[in-house]
Amino acid sequence: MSAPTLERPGGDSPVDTAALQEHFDATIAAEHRIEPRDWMPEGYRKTLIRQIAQHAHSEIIGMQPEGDWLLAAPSLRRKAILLAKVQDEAGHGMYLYSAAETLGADRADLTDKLIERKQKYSSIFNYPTLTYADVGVIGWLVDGAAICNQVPLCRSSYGPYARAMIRICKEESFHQRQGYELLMTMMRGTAEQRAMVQDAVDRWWWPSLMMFGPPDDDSPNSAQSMAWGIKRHSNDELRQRYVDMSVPQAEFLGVTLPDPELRVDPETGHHRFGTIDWEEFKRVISGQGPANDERIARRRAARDDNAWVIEAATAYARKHGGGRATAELAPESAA
Ligand SMILES: CC(C)(COP(=O)(O)OP(=O)(O)OC[C@H]1O[C@@H](n2cnc3c(N)ncnc32)[C@H](O)[C@@H]1OP(=O)(O)O)[C@@H](O)C(=O)NCCC(=O)NCCSC(=O)Cc1ccccc1
Repeated sequence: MSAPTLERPGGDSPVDTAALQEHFDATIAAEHRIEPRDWMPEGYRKTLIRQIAQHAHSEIIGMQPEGDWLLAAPSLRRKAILLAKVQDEAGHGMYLYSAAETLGADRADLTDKLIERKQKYSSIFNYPTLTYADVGVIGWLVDGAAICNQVPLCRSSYGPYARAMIRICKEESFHQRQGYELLMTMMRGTAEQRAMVQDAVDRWWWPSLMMFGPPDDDSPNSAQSMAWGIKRHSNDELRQRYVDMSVPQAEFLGVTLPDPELRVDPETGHHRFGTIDWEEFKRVISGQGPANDERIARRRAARDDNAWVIEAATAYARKHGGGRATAELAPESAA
């Protein structure tokens, strides 16, 4: 629900920043939404642009690991499913860039910052996809983690971001199910197929836990983002929820999660798990993961190779009465 708008002071009237801040604080406290027209503190705007841009970049870069398998899908059915999923990811990226634009960000500028490595994207997409089982495990574990992280963001305090999340989560749910269904099929197959699934789980489990971000005592942005209602839960809370959710799914599937310390804590009922390799996480987010260079190089090539489409569309729009030509007219090709 949106709060009643406090008119921005117009003309020469002095800006009463204290009153604007008070109204903003009251809106957040009442769990109402902040909308693009509303006054907001500069830190709130910057934090949102940072998080939404990283999220958008993750969706766009996230097309690559699975996109690699589009031409090698084992059947027409699998290919159609994968194609739909990768296209959804492009759509999520576009949707999120639009949300960032409502805060005054420029889409082309955000893309440039990604390519110049001035903005991050999720660590998870810097790992290679070695077999088709990886497609299933990305759906199950990576989309599963994305859902766990993003469902609470449907209640984020910034209206356009929260609304984008509702649609995105519905599609992520399909992504997760198609992955789990693919893995169930493989687990009913040959011993070699089962071994492929287990190998993929072994490689993706720990990186998927890293998707939730650093531990709470080493998460510089969490406290302020939670106070502003941008984030609704801490990184560790969501990671715990994810582990608790995934363990029974792994058992049903018949795979072993690669953590000898994983066990239920009888007092809390939650699963305790082993120590995450935070050094690996830091290496990956600083650009030294297994596939960082490849991911950025492909994104750079897609931007440069498609520049003519944007130029042509902009020229056409100008000629035909000022319609707006934007980057979504150019395919954000993963290839
Ligand atoms: C939880 C967190 C990711 C991080 O919390 P914050 O409060 O923002 O930060 P915090 O202080 O805890 O961290 C300190 C620094 O570390 C950075 N960092 C942390 N974690 C990571 C990481 N894992 N990877 C890289 N960097 C990370 C963080 O940005 C910050 O850096 P900065 O200060 O900017 O230099 C939050 O931004 C969020 O919920 N985002 C929205 C969800 C979202 O973006 N989802 C993306 C996946 S979408 C998907 O998977 C769909 C899909 C599926 C399959 C195929 C294709 C697509």
